[in-house]
Amino acid sequence: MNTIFARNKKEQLEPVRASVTGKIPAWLQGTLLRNGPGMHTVGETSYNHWFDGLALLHSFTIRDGEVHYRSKYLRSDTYNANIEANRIVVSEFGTMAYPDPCKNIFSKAFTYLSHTIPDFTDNCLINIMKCGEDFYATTETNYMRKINPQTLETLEKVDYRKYVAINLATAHPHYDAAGNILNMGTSIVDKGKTKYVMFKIPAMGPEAKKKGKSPLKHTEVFCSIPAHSLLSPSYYHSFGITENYVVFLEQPFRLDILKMATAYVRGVSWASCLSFNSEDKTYIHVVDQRTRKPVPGKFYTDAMVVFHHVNAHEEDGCILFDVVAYEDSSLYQLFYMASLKQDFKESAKLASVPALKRFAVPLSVDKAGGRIRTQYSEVGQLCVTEKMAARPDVVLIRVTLPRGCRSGHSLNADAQEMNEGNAEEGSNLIKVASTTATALKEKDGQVYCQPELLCEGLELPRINYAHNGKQYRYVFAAEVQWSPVPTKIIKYDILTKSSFKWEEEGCWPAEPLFVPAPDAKDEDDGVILSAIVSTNPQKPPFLLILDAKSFTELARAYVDVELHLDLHGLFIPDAGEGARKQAPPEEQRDRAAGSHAAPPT
Ligand SMILES: CC1=C(/C=C/C(C)=C/C=C/C(C)=C/C=O)C(C)(C)CCC1
Ligand SMILES: [Fe+2]
Repeated sequence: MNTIFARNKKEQLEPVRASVTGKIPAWLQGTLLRNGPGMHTVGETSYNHWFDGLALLHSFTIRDGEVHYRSKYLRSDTYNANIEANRIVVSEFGTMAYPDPCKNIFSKAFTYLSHTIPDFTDNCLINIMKCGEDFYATTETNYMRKINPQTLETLEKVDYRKYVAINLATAHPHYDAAGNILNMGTSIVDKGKTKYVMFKIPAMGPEAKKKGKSPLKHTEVFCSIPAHSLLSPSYYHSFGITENYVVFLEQPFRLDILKMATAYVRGVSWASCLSFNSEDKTYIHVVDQRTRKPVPGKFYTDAMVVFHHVNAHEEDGCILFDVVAYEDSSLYQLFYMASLKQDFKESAKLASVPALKRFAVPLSVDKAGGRIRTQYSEVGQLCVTEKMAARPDVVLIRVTLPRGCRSGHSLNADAQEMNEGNAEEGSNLIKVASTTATALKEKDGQVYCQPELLCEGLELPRINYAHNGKQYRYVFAAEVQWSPVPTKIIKYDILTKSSFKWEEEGCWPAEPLFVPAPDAKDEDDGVILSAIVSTNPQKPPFLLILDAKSFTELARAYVDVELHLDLHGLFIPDAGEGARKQAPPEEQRDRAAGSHAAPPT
């Protein structure tokens, strides 16, 4: 494992041509662009956690059956400061860095203070985000780095805080069909409040880009959810969306803000300020994208830790959402470099195996399938705002106030009672044939959701993104068993509960990314791309290309370089076939960089 996780990877600055075996589909034209930690030691200093490593961008450009590989470290401010000092001088998730020991007491005191509200790192190592014509390397702090997807050069440093009041943001944004971004982040103790902020960044076409406008300037908050706790907001890595809703899990894996503010002087890392409480609940928040308001109702499930949402969709008046869930936060523990260096088979057994679970949340708590809303005035007349009257899901009813009944709350309570009257305590509110997930109504009106277990041992899930937010059938993922290192690629069929697998001795696959075929009819018409790290010195690493339907190997492109196990990325399809052929080479290159195709897969 040492070779996979611990050794610094060399950059491959010039594109190197891969040796291809098999046949790459003629329609597959574009660049697989991925991100992940590539440097784990600087000089004599080492990072403690795999998620601290310096971001190494790499790409496989597939063109007319040929594959070229290149990689380049993100030249973040963090990277530059570390290299210049020849040691780790900027703190990361699991590693707190200290200034030059010989600095005088004043600069030390100042540094201590500046760490109270830390200026987080811009070591953007987790994912790549497509924003209109632009591409960004992302992590979970407030910083992103714009990059050139073709040359992998690092461009501007972008601070989310200039556009939206957040201190943290996920590296897993969603995209709508037009490529507009929907992401969320956490605003920590801002004006006395800590909240989860959902926001949209419009994808700008080439014309806006020509005027030098940045899509980020048009970032728009569309919903904020107050955190249950001011000083220990949930840590979350991703969230789900359906066509009309957003699903956010406020899980009991919390960042202790006071601990974070004193971590520096206490000589501990920010990771040590994260804690999981198995006695707590996981609150399920559902936000209606049309009203921009949380759906009323208190939905919760048992304590769990989710990093990756897989997909979510609306069915029969419910929201079904699929996540890879752990019983505890052991995944984070396992990725400490110390754990990764041990021999997996014995010590580092995954305390809790990741499991694909399906939850169901009822959008209405009555049988009518639509939520009956009541608005009333003193005399009990139904006063309906025109906006409500115009809504298809508003059922107009005339309520006569019972004798002596005060208007106002009591009627509302009665109406509420009527709404939920149909659902007696302890009844299961989920009437969806396709799942055994339940949502039990409790006496205080809370709804306790329990999942259907679909499949164990998978992580780094991807889908055919054209089905994001809709009914879907296939999950492509890396299979992990006794270690967090993926050993296989799996295609799980939710409908038949069966799966296909790809594996090979000494091969460690990265997240499998689905690319749809141009004339796709079925959800799985396309290919799977996965960068395969090899620990067999006789076998160089390679890009694996599988047919997504049969899960058989179409081709592989060997590259004799040091390939790092990466985290996430996206595929940038070349601009349209015809356009590509006519455009002159340099424009082809530029256009390929900012191809206007649908949102990233
Ligand atoms: C630096 C830093 C952070 C970085 C977190 C990272 C880098 C998380 C990576 C998670 C991954 C890769 C999960 C994979 O499933 C926090 C905790 C947001 C806040 C404190 C400062
Ligand atoms: Fe992730």
